[in-house]
Amino acid sequence: MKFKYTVCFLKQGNRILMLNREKAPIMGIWNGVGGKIEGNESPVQAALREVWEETGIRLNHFFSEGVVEWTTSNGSVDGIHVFLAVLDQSLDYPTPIKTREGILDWKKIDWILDANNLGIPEKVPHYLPFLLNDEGYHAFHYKAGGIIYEKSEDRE
Ligand SMILES: Nc1nc2c([nH]c(=O)n2[C@H]2C[C@H](O)[C@@H](COP(=O)(O)OP(=O)(O)OP(=O)(O)O)O2)c(=O)[nH]1
Repeated sequence: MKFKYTVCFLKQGNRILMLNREKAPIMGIWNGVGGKIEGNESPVQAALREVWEETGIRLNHFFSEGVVEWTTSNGSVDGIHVFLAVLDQSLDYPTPIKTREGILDWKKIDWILDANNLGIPEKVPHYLPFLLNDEGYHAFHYKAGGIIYEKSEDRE
């Protein structure tokens, strides 16, 4: 199934480039960069474009990707396309940077995944470890209570 939004995590060593969001949805929260898929774009094309627009970083592929689905309160299924890229250590990208979308800054992976961190989207600590550990495509279904199951489902 194809959903409307992408989220991209750019990793360099033990840190990830995160965006403290200026706008709704999830205003004020630290998330990966991303946005709406436009026109006929594939999720990957949209993700590469959003990374370029929001960070100025040109990527040509992702290390891992996936889809995170959940059932909404009215019973329909919604979801987002998620991506992880590994940046070369030689890339020098000083932060913080204030942009129209919010504040970009490097955050330690341990900080992002800390169980006491209220500043990141609730699903991130559940799916990000899979993207970090395993190359390729992943599919997740998020259930209330906070568990994401990895499904053995092929990309459409
Ligand atoms: N709509 C929505 N977006 C979500 C959820 N969880 C989550 O990480 N996101 C991410 C996906 C996108 O990276 C971002 C929302 O997109 P956005 O506000 O940056 O993009 P937009 O296309 O509406 O705005 P723009 O890029 O055209 O300025 O939040 C969610 O539950 N709903």
